Amino acid sequence: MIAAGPAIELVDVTRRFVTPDAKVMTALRDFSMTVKRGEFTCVVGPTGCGKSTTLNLVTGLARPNQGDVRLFGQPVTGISRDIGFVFQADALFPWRNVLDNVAAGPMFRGAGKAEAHDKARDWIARVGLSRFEKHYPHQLSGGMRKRVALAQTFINQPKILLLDEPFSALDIQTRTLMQDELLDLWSEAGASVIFVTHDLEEAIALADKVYVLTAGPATVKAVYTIDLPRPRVTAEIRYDPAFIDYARTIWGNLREEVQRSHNQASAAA
Ligand SMILES: Nc1ncnc2c1ncn2[C@@H]1O[C@H](COP(=O)(O)OP(=O)(O)OP(=O)(O)O)[C@@H](O)[C@H]1O
Repeated sequence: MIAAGPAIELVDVTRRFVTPDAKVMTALRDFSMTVKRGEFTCVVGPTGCGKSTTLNLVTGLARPNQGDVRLFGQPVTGISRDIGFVFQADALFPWRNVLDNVAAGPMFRGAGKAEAHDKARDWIARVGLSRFEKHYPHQLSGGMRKRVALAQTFINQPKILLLDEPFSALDIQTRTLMQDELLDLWSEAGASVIFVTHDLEEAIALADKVYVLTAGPATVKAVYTIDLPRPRVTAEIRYDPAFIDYARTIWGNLREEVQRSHNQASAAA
């Protein structure tokens, strides 16, 4: 991949789907987004508006019907090895222990077992799970499994990191810890991030920029630059008056779309 231009660009993208009853529905319309190198971008919007579709376009799993998707200035032509993902559901191999789960990426990329295990031990230590490297996923808590997922992703040193509601299944305390963990790993790795969430406070706590999407078909309603100091402790920054101002302003904008989406769903029912 040639390193020129912003990390991620979607320019006037439209993406349509054919529904099971053979109608054409537009998921994204005239959608533009730019993520600079090393920037942490969060995307919020009403349920079903098109957030995951945006990520699929960045991965190359979905193609735009119109418009361009570029990574580092180059059109997306297929699935890139420079992209790491973390989803809401665990993507761990249930039959592999923690060490082998985390070592899977380097081994897939051609590293020998000893080298991959050495690297994996280092990442497992970084996420505080050294005592658990022989455990299998079903023997871990939800938060521990997320830590394994983060180690499994960061070990591949992705230039671009896509996260789709990664922490939404966790309890609130674990969630806050994982947000801090993610910020630590990101600030060291310098990856460019798109993080999709339903939780506006999570978005503000993490992001450099928050994109608010409209009810479907999704387009960008507003972009907010979050000028809060880093490093951030997510549980504490929520009490910062500037944070509260951002939350109030952005929620005012998002609420209209949530209401519109609700009305659309009621009308369709
Ligand atoms: N492969 C597909 N075929 C048909 N329709 C699809 C397909 N993928 C997504 N859609 C539709 O596109 C719209 C946007 O879906 P998407 O999953 O991107 O929304 P989302 O904002 O991520 O949803 P949520 O907030 O519930 O996670 C939805 O109406 C969905 O039903």
